Amino acid sequence: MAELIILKLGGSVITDKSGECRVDKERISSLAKEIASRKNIIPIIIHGAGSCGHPEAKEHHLDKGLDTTNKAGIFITHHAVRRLNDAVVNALRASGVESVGIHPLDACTAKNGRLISFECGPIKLLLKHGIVPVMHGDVVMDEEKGVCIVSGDQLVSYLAVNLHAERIGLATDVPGVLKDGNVIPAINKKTISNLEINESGNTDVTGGMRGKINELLMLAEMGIESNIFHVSRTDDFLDGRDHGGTIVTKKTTL
Ligand SMILES: Nc1ncnc2c1ncn2[C@@H]1O[C@H](COP(=O)(O)OP(=O)(O)OP(=O)(O)O)[C@@H](O)[C@H]1O
Ligand SMILES: C=C(C)CCOP(=O)(O)O
Repeated sequence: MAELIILKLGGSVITDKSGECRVDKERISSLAKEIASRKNIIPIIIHGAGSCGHPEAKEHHLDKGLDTTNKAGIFITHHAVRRLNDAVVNALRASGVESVGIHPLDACTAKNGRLISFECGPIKLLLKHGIVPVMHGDVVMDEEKGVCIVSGDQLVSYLAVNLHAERIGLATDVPGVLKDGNVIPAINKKTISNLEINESGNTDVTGGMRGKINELLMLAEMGIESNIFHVSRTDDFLDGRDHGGTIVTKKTTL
């Protein structure tokens, strides 16, 4: 039986996150080929924004909510990440994976930065027909703040619960969660409190590695484990092998 897998492609791996929006087409194409070559998985792809969304969201302070000065930021930020989404969908389709972009701005509502609804009906039907949905961190309308930024990481946890994903993996530009330069093989709510997690070195309005871990720990508390690994180990994750990264878990004996 094919496994339902959520794979998040970090913005740090599909764009050059150090400057203005630059899509890494070569990386995206090679990831698309890896996904295409696996016949035993049903992938749900989520990607981050990297340099195609974070700088725009920061410039228009969308993470702080909507005011009279930043309405244009909604279009500008959404447009940037939507173009990145097109690049991911195009690469998957060029590799033979029929896929389609789903945009949270159109499908979601948030309250105080947290998703309160996501219309999953179309995603379930796409999956049923063997078409891969490709979602992304996005600007989302918010009942309290007017607008907020929902990270791809928040989408990972929301969809993992609502679509009952069997395995969850997040490919990043680091080999896992690091302590003194070494990968920590597993983390839970307790062990993370002793760890120094810094924000991303690049522009990031969703909390970088700290935001990612917080999101995945909430998921772990619901009994759903997830995996953070270097993008070069994506094939290992897809095949269910050791990926050399970090497992985020509820287990207390690590
Ligand atoms: N203890 C830590 N272990 C690993 N990475 C860390 C740690 N502290 C900070 N980081 C930073 O977190 C970054 C990865 O988080 P980031 O949010 O940039 O990844 P991403 O998910 O690929 O990006 P995006 O949010 O754009 O999708 C690394 O590049 C690293 O600089
Ligand atoms: C900045 C935007 C538009 C989305 C952020 O998503 P992330 O890169 O997964 O944190």
